[in-house]
Order: sequence, then C-alpha cells, then structure tokens
Amino acid sequence: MSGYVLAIDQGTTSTRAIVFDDGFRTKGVAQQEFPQHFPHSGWVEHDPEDIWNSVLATVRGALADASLSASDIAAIGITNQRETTVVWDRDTGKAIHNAIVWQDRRTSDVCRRMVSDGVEKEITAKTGLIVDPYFSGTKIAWILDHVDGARQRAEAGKLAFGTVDAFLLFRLTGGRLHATDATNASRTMLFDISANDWDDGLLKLLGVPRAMMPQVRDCDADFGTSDPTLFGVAIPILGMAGDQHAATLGQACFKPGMLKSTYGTGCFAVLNTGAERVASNNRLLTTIAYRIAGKTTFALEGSIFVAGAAVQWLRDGLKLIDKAAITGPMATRADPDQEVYLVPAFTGLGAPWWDAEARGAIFGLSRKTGPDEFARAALEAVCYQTADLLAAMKKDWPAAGDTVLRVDGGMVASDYTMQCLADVLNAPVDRPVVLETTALGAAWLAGQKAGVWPDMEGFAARWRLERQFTPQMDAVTRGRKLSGWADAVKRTLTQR
Ligand SMILES: Nc1ncnc2c1ncn2[C@@H]1O[C@H](COP(=O)(O)OP(=O)(O)O)[C@@H](O)[C@H]1O
Ligand SMILES: O=P(O)(O)OC[C@H](O)CO
Repeated sequence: MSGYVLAIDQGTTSTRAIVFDDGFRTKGVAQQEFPQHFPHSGWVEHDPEDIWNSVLATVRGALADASLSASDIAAIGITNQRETTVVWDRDTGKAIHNAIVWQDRRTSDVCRRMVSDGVEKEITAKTGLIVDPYFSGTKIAWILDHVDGARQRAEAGKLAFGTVDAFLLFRLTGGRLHATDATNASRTMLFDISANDWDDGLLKLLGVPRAMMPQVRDCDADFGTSDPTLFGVAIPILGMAGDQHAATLGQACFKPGMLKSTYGTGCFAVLNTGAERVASNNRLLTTIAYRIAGKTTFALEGSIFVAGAAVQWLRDGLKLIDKAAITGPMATRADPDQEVYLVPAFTGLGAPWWDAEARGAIFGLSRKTGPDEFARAALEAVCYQTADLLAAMKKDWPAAGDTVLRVDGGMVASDYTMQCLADVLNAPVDRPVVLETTALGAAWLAGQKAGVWPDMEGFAARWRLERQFTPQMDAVTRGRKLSGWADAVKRTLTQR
C-alpha cells in the first residue's frame, strides 16, 4: 500500500487539504477561505454548505496538486475547528441552521444563569470544562429553541448534532456514519471525560436529546470509507481529532509535561498531563489530549479566542494593512517609547479570565500613535495572553515550569511575534520544520492506523526543529510590559 495520507484540516477561516508522503513531506496542498457571518455583535456563523464545498474542493485540489488519484491514498484523517455546532436532518443531510461558531457568545445569558444556579461545579467535575458559551452544549440548545419544530424532531431521532468533524464524516460517508471522536466530544460540555460517555444528567440539564448525539470513537478508530462518488474510489477514514489535539499529536507532544501552542485565528496552549486528569484551580480546561487504542491521555488547555484574528481585524476591519505578513516589519519600526496595549476581547476573553461580556479595548494612544504601533500591539497581545496561560499552567501543575514551548499555526511565520513570545515568557520557543502540525497530526493518526506510517515513538523521533527563539529582553523591561498588560486587562474585564 502507498504511504500517502490525506489530511482534511477544516479551520475557522479556511479549509486545507494536504497529501503527505511517508516522509511526512507535503506532496500536494489546497486551501480555500470561506465566508464568516456576523449577524449581531458577538455572534459568529458559518454556512455548513460553504464548509462542505470547501472540503470537496480542497481534497480534489490537493490530489491534483500531488498528481495523485484517490486510489493512491492509504487513508484520510480529519481535523477541525472545535465546538462549532451543526444540527442537520438525518434524511436530507441538510443543516437546519447555520453552524454556530466556537467564538459565538449568544448563549452568554444562559451560561450566566447556569453559573448562578450553582451547576458549574458538577459540569467541571464531569467535563473538565468551565461554563462558557464557547462550548457546543448551549449552542445546540439554542438551535433547538429557535428553529421551528426542531426540538420535537430531535427527540424523534430525526435530527443529528455534530461538531464539524461529525458533520463532515456524515457527508463523506454518504450519510452512513454519525460519529465523532473523544477529543471533539470533550468540547461539548455534555461528555463525561472520565466515564467516556455522554452524560444523561448534562443532556437533561441543557435540554439536548440523546437521540441526536453521535457515537464517540477513539481518535484512531475505523470511521468507515468515503463515498466512492465523491473522489472516485472509497478511501478509508482512519483518524479524527479536534485541531488543537491533532496539533498536539503533530508536534509529538506525547510525554507528560510537553506543551504546544497553536497560533491561528485563536491561540490554544495544550499541556500533556498523561494518564493524570489534572483539575485546574486557575480557570484552565481539563481536556482529552487524545484517545488512542482505547487509552485516554489528558491535558490542561488554555484557550485564547483572538490571536491571528487581531491581525485579520487590522486588515479587514481597520484596513491598516493589506496582508498579515507586513505586521512584523511594522512592529519592528514602531516607536519604542509608546506603550500601546490592545486587549482583543472582540468576542469576550477566554482563559484564564472567561469574561464573555468583555469587549476589545486599546490603551496608551497618543497623537503620535499610528499603524505601526497598532500592528505591534496586536502581535504583542498574543504573547502577553500566552504568558497569562503559562503562568496559570505552572500554578496548576508545577512540572509545567520546566517545559519548552513548541509552536505552530499560521501566525508563527512571524519571527517578530516568536521573538516577542520568548521575551515575555522568558523561555525558549521552538518552531518546527513542519508548521502544518494540525494536518500532520490528523494524517499521523490515519497513517499509523493504516499501517503505513510509524508508531508514536517512531514518529516522535522524526520531529525536527527549524528555529529556537531564546529570550533577549531584560527583566526590567519584561516586568514593565507585563504589568502594563495586566493593567490593560483589568480595565477591560467586566467583572473586576
Ligand atoms: N506573517 C504573519 N504575521 C502575523 N499573523 C499572521 C501571519 N501569517 C498569518 N497570520 C495570521 O494567522 C492566521 C491564520 O492562521 P491559520 O493557522 O491558517 O488559522 P485558522 O486555522 O484559525 O484558520 C490569520 O489570522 C492570519 O492573520
Ligand atoms: O480554527 P482554529 O485553528 O482557530 O481553531 C479553533 C479551535 O479549535 C476552537 O476551539
């Protein structure tokens, strides 16, 4: 059998399909952006048909780019933006509402009520999560409450819920399989991560019928085969993981204490804690890093909603730049005497603050402030937020203090940002040769399951460093900048 594996990486702003060869090299790639819908302040939606069409187009594009046909592919691995919620009709496969995206805050009132009703402790004990509109549970309930007749149809088993992975799997298998994997399930606020099952108490609390929930499988389970009408032949689907979990795998963070942070639309730091389910006292999430061959590995996660999205805002909202890559040179030119802080709480603040009502703010403007200072503030904000996450991780799990940060995602192309990250963390930052670690992780799941790629150890041995960024900033400057940031966050939070 060939060693070619196809990864479908369905992200928040774009879909990528990548064909890797058995040396983990990219043989073919295709990427497509799709529209973002912002119907109200704090709401974010995707049209599931846009997502599906982008998957079809990019898979075909990646095969063409690789000069391969579907019969050359040993297996498919799927990875995806997590929490984003789709509810569809089982007979037609059509969604009954736009997908509600992970960044969407429309259920913040419901979440606030749940917290004041005192249910957060039970939810955290079962799911490892805190109560926040970020997760799928309240989004499903919102769709059932706002689409005519949806609740009855869901109870009658006519509707299916899935995060994007499950929706894509349903479509890819021609409607034959309604399943997800343990990592995606762990982001719904409905899944007991110790019992490894949907929790009836939580389903009842949120008013979500069990009949609409997908089966939950290992990340390297048999997920059926693609419908032969789609790509020419049936391709086995043998891997599935939420994108941050796939990146953890792609970065070979297999040992307890290993840490990766991915800088895409948002930023997500994931610390492998092994078989130990570490409870956070500092508002981090406990999540399933991966479940392979029936064995669960846990992680602590810090989730930041806006990282590269702040750069997109400079481009699309403020129209200060025409492409993301110029922010680094702009930041280098920025006036060192101006301390401008951007708190990009466009859709609230995530870990460790979890303030769904907060909105973005900028501090320290003067008549001299221009585009360069805005660019620097947007890039620095990502680094300061990572520093907040790592500080919380070290408090929860002191062993995290000794780890090196492995980074990936679109934003790590920015040398300025990576140097700034090493400076504010006062720790080395490792950028690997392969930056498409999310896709690589999904491909690895499928490739090793198909028997054409190496096992965990063999894969980890082939992780390669491209560049290590080491701290250059003096302690006084770092202290001043971090306290300026802390002050800016304090002034932005709605619950001080
Ligand atoms: N050179 C760069 N400097 C700063 N930001 C960048 C750079 N290149 C890409 N980005 C940002 O990275 C993000 C894209 O990363 P990607 O991993 O593709 O995101 P996602 O998977 O969330 O769609 C965008 O928000 C973009 O603004
Ligand atoms: O699409 P990304 O890479 O920004 O990742 C989205 C996350 O999975 C949301 O939890």
